[in-house]
Amino acid sequence: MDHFNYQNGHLCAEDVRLSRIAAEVGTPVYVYSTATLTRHFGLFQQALEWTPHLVCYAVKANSNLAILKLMGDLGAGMDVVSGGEYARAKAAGVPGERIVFSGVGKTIAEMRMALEGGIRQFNVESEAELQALSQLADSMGAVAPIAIRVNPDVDAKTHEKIATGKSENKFGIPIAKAREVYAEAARLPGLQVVGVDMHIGSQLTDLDPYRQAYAKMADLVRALRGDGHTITRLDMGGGLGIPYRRDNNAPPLPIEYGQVIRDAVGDLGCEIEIEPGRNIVGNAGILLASVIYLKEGEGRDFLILDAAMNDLLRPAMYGAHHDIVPVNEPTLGAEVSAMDVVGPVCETGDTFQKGTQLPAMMAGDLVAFRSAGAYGAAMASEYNTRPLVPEVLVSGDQFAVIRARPSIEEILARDTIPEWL
Ligand SMILES: Cc1ncc(COP(=O)(O)O)c(C=O)c1O
Ligand SMILES: N[C@@H](CCCC[NH3+])C(=O)O
Repeated sequence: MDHFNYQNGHLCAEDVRLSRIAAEVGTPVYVYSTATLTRHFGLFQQALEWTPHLVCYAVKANSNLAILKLMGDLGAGMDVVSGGEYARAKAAGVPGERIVFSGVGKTIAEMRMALEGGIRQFNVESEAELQALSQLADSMGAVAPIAIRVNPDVDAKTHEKIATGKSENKFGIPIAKAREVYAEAARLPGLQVVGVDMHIGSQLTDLDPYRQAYAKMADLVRALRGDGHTITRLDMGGGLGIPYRRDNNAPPLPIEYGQVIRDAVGDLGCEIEIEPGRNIVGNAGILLASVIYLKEGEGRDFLILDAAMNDLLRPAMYGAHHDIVPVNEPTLGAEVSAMDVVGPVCETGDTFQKGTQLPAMMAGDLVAFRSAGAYGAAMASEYNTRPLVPEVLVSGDQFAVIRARPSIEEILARDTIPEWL
């Protein structure tokens, strides 16, 4: 359930008409619902009610400071993967003790930043990183709390570009090597082993891969304890999928996912961390766009929008589907026709959908891309020197611009022409 519904023929975000936001902020623009974000975070809290836990929102899914502040105020921790994301989490008021640092390529500067600013744990992904972190922490007279990300070699049954838990993926250390690497970690100065971490992929629509991975994790925890390690925390990763099509079978719910965790590791007495991103913010956001032109092609019609692949990359990058709906509610029985929905960018890949059934549209009409809150604005760029798409947060009948659209002058001012040119 989300909070983007038609009211009296107008598509609204909570109680704000999207047409009002378009008129005041312009399009394209991302619009998020506070109520949906709050509700989704609550579902994960509820799913882990049975255990001490921390829901660490995956900042990469949507890293706007206002969203992070909202999450942090609700009690969320944060999963960050760069110094930039770490700085965002801190700027949003989230204390270091609630921030976990993931990622295969943390630099010394990034690790230093986290050690200085406070960190709950580093999820270490290689032996080389283990050595580097140990050396750094030791030289700072600090102790870095760590979990090691273990790659369980499980097929997450998702898009190949976002599956992370197979042995051929770059993530984590092979589970067969885990005991050896934990032994090494225990010998190194500057580190304190606190837990085990896994993340097997994104947009998982089946709980079985989780079951398989977490069963391996439980066995590993028992073996590590047998080896003398103190394991008090388990980071189960993120990845629970969302429905991208309204007519589709919905993926499992957070509560069912929580039960899978409980069944697998509930008896180990560990504090549980999870890192959901998409499931919290995906269906809490839409991308609002305007029709620029209608164009008759050979055997097909094109609906040309002012949103493009640089604003919402997922269709071009993963062949992903986002429902596209008119902001003016079509009248019952209105005639529809097939259109290819495209953006203005100079690439054929700048196609959002082919043969979409839409009612008659005119230049200036508004459409909304549903389920666009996650990996939408976060992956946007200024390709074709199109200003970075702005973001708006709605709460009840009020809304605020949480990232303004840069002016062309601001964009140009970021470049410098060397004096010798
Ligand atoms: C380490 C880590 N944690 C959490 C996430 C969040 O994933 P999702 O947005 O699918 O929940 C990701 C991205 O897949 C990730 O790489
Ligand atoms: N960017 C991807 C998800 C990547 C998850 C990264 N951990 C998507 O839009 O589906």
